[in-house]
Amino acid sequence: MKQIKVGNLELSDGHPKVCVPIVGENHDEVIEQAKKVVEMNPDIIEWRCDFFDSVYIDEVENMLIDLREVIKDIPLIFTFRTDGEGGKKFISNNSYYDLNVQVAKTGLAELIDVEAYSKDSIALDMIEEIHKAGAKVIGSNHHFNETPSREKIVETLMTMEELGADICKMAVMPSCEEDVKELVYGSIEANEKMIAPIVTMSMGELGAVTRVCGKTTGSVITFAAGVNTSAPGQMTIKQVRNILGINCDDIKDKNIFMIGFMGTGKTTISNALGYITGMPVVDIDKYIEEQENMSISDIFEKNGEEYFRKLETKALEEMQINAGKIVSCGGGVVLKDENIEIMKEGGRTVLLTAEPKTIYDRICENKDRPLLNNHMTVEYIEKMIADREKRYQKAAQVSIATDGKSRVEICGEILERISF
Ligand SMILES: O=C1C[C@@](O)(C(=O)O)C[C@@H](O)[C@@H]1O
Ligand SMILES: [Mg+2]
Repeated sequence: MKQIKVGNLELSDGHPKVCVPIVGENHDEVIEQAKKVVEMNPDIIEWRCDFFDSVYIDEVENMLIDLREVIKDIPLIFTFRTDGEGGKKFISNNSYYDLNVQVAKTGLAELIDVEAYSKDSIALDMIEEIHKAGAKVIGSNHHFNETPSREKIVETLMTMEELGADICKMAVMPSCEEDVKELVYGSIEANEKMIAPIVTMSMGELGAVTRVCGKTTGSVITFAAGVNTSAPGQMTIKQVRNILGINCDDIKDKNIFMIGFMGTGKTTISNALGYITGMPVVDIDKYIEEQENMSISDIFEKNGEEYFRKLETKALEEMQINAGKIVSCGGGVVLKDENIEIMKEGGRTVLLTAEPKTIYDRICENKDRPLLNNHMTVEYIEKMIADREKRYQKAAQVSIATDGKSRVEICGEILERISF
């Protein structure tokens, strides 16, 4: 990855930088927000000019002069997000071009955000003019309604680089966990193929983990909320820095076994932890399904629970080869002492818990839960948890209640408590 310097800030040094947006609608609001944002001590500030009440270059320039006085030497991104990409205002192509080039010429913004991702656009010329004026370009592309395929993500980022963007950014909206994965793996692939640094994020609460996994994906900037958010899923600068500040290197020597009753979030949290730490993730149920070439439901039906439990123990043992994985376990893994021993000896065990009602809400839609299909009530879940409670406690080295917490919060708690 190419080293890029903006102002005094070295990007792409392995530590994602935190950028906070200013979204004031008039001069006073912009200044007021800028003062508060400076106190948050961000690495970079973005001024979202599409929120501002004027697009005339004189007024924009005057705003920039006053803004610069407040933010001093903190690097600034100038962004006019067009309505077609989730921004606040329509702007003609010509005005968009002029505005970005004129702002670059003022020398008041180190970085100009340019929606540049297709070769026949005016982008090529605009980027050249901005460079001539001495500013750097963030190529950017936003999908507020969908997540394009991994291939498309890689292709788009690479096109930006070809157009001459210094940093290539893409924000997408997930509708399921697979979408988040597409963004994460698309980013990793793009980062391997490109020289220009990338900035990527999957928006909304579902994608929030992608705002703190830059060490894995290579994303060099993460956007955190300022006085207001500028996109869904942004966390506070404190939340983002807390997670980014955790040194994950010390926990990569052993497996992390994620245990807990079904519906406590083992799969989701395991994936999220994998994105943050870069550790590979294995879902024991899926692993067994692949080995047996049969679904868990079918294994239960054809061979019974006892047979399945044996497969589970064997799978746990196999996890010890090349340890350093996050292993998401089936809900019943704690039923055998042998399993508990394998997990505790060879790794760290993390128990996720949730109130029966929370679990009910999370899994009531799901039909592939063999033990619950005919007993889908809160009371039944409560009883099952009570039956297994002692087993879980016996296996758990760390126990985390997940009710009412975001995925990122849960991951943060785990990472803080797991270094033992
Ligand atoms: O492009 C981006 C990223 C963003 O959309 C986000 O999701 O954090 C926020 C915008 O302000 C910024 O211009
Ligand atoms: Mg699961």
